[in-house]
Amino acid sequence: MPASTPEPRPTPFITAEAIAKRVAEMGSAISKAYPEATAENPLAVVAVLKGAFIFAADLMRALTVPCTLQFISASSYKSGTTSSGSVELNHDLDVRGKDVLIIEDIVDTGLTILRISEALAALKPASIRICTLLDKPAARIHPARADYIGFKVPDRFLIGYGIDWNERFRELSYLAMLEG
Ligand SMILES: O=P(O)(O)OC[C@H]1O[C@H](OP(=O)(O)OP(=O)(O)O)[C@H](O)[C@@H]1O
Ligand SMILES: Nc1nc2[nH]cnc2c(=O)[nH]1
Repeated sequence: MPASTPEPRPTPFITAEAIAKRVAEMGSAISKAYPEATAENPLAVVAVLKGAFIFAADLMRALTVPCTLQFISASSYKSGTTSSGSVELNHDLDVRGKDVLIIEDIVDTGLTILRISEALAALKPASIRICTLLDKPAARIHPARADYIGFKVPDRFLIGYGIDWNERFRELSYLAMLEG
């Protein structure tokens, strides 16, 4: 039987407590930015699957304005740690005329959020803002910038808190770097 690739070890990087504190700050800042959101005209949150599922769940509970939740699935990192260079999108969004907040886990090369922004813009929302937990500016290849950023991070492959390596490590409550 061929030897399987050894699983890399996670090295803790950002604690669960630091994430929770930052998410609370972001929820407060975002809520202040949408004073016009009402029960009749709620903020349309669009969370990016799969990586943002835990961040979106926590951030939504830190919002104090009326909001709805929809999902878009985006995949470009099939396996390993480099972008495939193309993004598969899957969604059935209802955002026409709505204020949209995209919740992403990480902006790395920028390709995923660029493609999502283009797809959403075509659906004619009233506005689009982007919120990302992690921003890796040193890795940027495509023109993409977020309106709300949790942490600026170095050009290292990060995992945990919803973010995977080969579908592993999403369950970690903290963020880690991959070692080995
Ligand atoms: O800025 P980029 O270089 O495009 O990378 C960012 C994207 O990569 C990851 O998604 P992935 O394709 O791994 O899918 P997943 O969220 O389902 O794991 C991550 O969740 C972001 O959506
Ligand atoms: N797990 C993981 N996925 C990514 N997709 C884009 N950048 C990253 C990263 O640093 N870690």
